Amino acid sequence: MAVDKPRAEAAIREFLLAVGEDPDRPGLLETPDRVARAAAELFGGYDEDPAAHLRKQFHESDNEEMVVVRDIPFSSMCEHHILPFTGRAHVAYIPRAGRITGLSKIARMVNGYARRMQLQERLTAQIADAMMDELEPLGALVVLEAEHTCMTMRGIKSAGALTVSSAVRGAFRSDIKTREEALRLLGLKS
Ligand SMILES: Nc1nc2c(ncn2[C@@H]2O[C@H](COP(=O)(O)OP(=O)(O)OP(=O)(O)O)[C@@H](O)[C@H]2O)c(=O)[nH]1
Ligand SMILES: [Zn+2]
Repeated sequence: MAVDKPRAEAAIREFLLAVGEDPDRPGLLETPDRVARAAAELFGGYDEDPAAHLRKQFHESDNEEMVVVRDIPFSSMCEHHILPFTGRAHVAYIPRAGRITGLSKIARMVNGYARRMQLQERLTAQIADAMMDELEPLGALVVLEAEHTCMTMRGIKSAGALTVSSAVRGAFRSDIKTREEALRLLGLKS
């Protein structure tokens, strides 16, 4: 569902009043409109099926060697505080019979799921599940490293704390050596 812009604008105006601001002062007059437009961008992931990006596939060879895309930048919004968390996603998979997708499609899929109200763990699992469902690979392994502003700017104020989450599917789960190879290629220790 697309963001209801008039409703978002009214809510932001109300929010400005709630925090003791004057929404009619010149500097804030256009803020509800700006925030509503920003929300349409930040929560644009509801308007798409991110997994669909992976449906553009190639069958170039019968290669069943591991593919690793690391350091995909993402920004998402924590559903507990509606504050950003940002970081990098690393995605590894072992294609079945050379069934591969474009590398940019993996990054597009990651960003589609990120542009929603999220939990880091859910985002991690959704990425892994999309890889498994759409490409039917021998395995998929996803690692997300992110800094949550709800933890750094407020509350506990743990500046620099990094949350690392993983989702492990198929051969990466059953075969320790395969998992270790992936973590080595991702530059992460096993
Ligand atoms: N597991 C998980 N927790 C998250 C994520 N984003 C934020 N949180 C946590 O969600 C929790 C919400 O805790 P609550 O006690 O309900 O809320 P709070 O009083 O604002 O908590 P504090 O942050 O401890 O001040 C906090 O511990 C956050 O650090 C996430 O992606 N995954
Ligand atoms: Zn939060």
